[in-house]
Amino acid sequence: MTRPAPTQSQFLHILSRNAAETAFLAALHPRPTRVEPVALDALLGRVLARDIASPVDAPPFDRALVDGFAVRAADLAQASGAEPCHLRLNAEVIACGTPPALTVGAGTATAIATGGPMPRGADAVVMIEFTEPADGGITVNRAVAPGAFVGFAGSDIASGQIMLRRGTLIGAREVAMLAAVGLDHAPVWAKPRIAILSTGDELVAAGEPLRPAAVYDSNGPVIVAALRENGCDPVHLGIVGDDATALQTALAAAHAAHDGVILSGGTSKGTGDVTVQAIAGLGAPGIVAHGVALKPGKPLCLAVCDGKPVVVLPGFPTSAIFTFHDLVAPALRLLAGLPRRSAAVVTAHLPVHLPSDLGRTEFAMVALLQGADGLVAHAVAKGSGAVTAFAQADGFVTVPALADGLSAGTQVQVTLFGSQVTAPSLAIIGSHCTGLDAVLGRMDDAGPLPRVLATGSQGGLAALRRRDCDIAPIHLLDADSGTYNTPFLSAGMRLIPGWRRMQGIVYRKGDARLEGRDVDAALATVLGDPDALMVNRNAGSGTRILLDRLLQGARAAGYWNQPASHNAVAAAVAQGRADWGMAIAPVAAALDLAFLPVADEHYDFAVWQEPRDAGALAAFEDALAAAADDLTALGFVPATSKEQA
Ligand SMILES: Nc1nc2c(c(=O)[nH]1)N[C@H]1C(S)=C(S)[C@@H](COP(=O)(O)OP(=O)(O)OC[C@H]3O[C@@H](n4cnc5c(N)ncnc54)[C@H](O)[C@@H]3O)O[C@H]1N2
Ligand code: MOO
Repeated sequence: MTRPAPTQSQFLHILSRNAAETAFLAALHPRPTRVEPVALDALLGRVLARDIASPVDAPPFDRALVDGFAVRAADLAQASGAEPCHLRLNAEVIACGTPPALTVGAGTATAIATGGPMPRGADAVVMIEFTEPADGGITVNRAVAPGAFVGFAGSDIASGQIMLRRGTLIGAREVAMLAAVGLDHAPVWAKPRIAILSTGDELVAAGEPLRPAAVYDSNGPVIVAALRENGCDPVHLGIVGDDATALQTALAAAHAAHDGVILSGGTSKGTGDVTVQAIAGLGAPGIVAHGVALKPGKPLCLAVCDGKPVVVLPGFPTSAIFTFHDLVAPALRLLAGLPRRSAAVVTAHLPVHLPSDLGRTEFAMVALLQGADGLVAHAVAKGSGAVTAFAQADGFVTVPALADGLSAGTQVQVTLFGSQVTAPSLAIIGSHCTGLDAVLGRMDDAGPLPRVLATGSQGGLAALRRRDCDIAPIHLLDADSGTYNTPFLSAGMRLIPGWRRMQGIVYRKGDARLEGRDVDAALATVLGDPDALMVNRNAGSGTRILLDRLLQGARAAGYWNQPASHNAVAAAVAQGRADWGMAIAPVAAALDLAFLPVADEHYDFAVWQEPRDAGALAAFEDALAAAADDLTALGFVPATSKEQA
């Protein structure tokens, strides 16, 4: 495999977001070019490439708009309830689809159905309700105006009239209009065919087994879907390794056969970053921006080669999708002939300080919850490498390049990902546990809409105190009293008992240093062996408090490795990055680790005694009770109120 030497020559010129966009659009001149006829059934979401004139009148003939009688209005000028007029009936009944045969002469009427073609001579329709049968004819007890209840030919759309304009996005209503004038096809802009390539030796396609040190390719599928959302026809070409020759070949072929190419990964400064070099030689003007003062998204690379966009999105999933939506999708929409996407914006306030890097326009993803004084925007800060932040957020806050953060309480504008806010009716903020998923799984689909934000126990309690949430799941050990959770409640709060989770020392099965010993003996052994590496937990977590009590001040090897979840501890031990740590039993079991029980951790739910929505809270408590067996099956011990008391 050929790898170029590491280079420091990349993105020396970081452009501002706007300068990068301007340069890209100036080089690309994005506008749609190819027109294709598309059948009515497949037109939804397409964009008209030409004005559409109606080939016929709609309706095609003058027709009755009510059931009744076609008449000459002048005959009924004097008609009233006191002095009804008598009309003779012509010998035909005009149903829908029946061309009339007889003329309506003076003093006569013809029975007609709604939608029936108006007969010659008649200029109005009188509703059947205002008539009575009489002497082989009818009496009419009110006057009608000329033209009453007649839909004239072409009154909806006249033949030759432009009924849909070029650039119209076709929805169901436009389909109805085309069908009403008999058009079974319409000329629309051909969708730009955009090739997608994911680069990186570490990537594995979804559905395949994961190799050690590999990750699943999420950028490829998300860009495919996002392209489709933006009027393009994505062609997913899969994964290419970090091999310069292979990448060059794949990129050249993709560029030649499609209207544009989107790659992801390999645009930053690593030794494997060969993507950018591969763009050289694809055609002028080439790269117009590499390095944009955006967070996430700094390494974005925008190029135009031979009139086609070639974009390298950053490898980190959040960065990739954000830069796609911010700088790439708008250009592609112009290429597809689509209108600009108008984003809905709402005002919310920040519950806590929102940190930000000075010098880069920063997009902070937020989840919206209903707080005591309006919407609250909680940052969903997971870093650019996260895939889930996007799905958990409702929108984003833009922090200007010249701000180094926004303080708690600041009113911010949130640009929504969707068209409206769906603020949940049951907000749960705090520590996350798989048992909580089991409880929420038992909630009635027709009941309150729950939303969980995992901030840890302390963050949850703080949110509950601010009344930004309804429930705070917590597991906090009070080191002095040795009790869980209760000592941390504020006045006016109560605890809904949740469950207990056995915490213990986890290690790989068969590790002779720990196997067959009790907790004290196992600890003594690992503390005496500098090669026995531990994995610790983050400060402030209940598990860390427990570990520090056990270690009694000892600094075991590995002490400063401090991830923030049980899963990360178990993964470190299972993968051999550490030899022991502390986690809950279900997580240890999932990775087939040995487990030395240490203590029962209490996972409970802090709530206000006077909740803002008692019904929603009751629904949660019902679900909690209903989930008892599910919790037991997961390895938790559901608490009963009696045990807790
Ligand atoms: N010394 C520096 N290092 C980095 C810088 C920098 O300025 N100096 N920039 C950082 C920033 S910001 C970002 S964003 C990332 C982006 O790097 P690349 O675009 O070169 O991406 P890779 O190195 O190939 O991968 C980064 C990361 O993303 C994962 N990845 C890649 N492709 C996919 C995919 N299709 N699906 C899911 N995940 C993917 C990859 O495994 C890596 O974990 O660089 C920083 N570094
Ligand atoms: O700029 Mo990178 O895209 O923040 O992670």
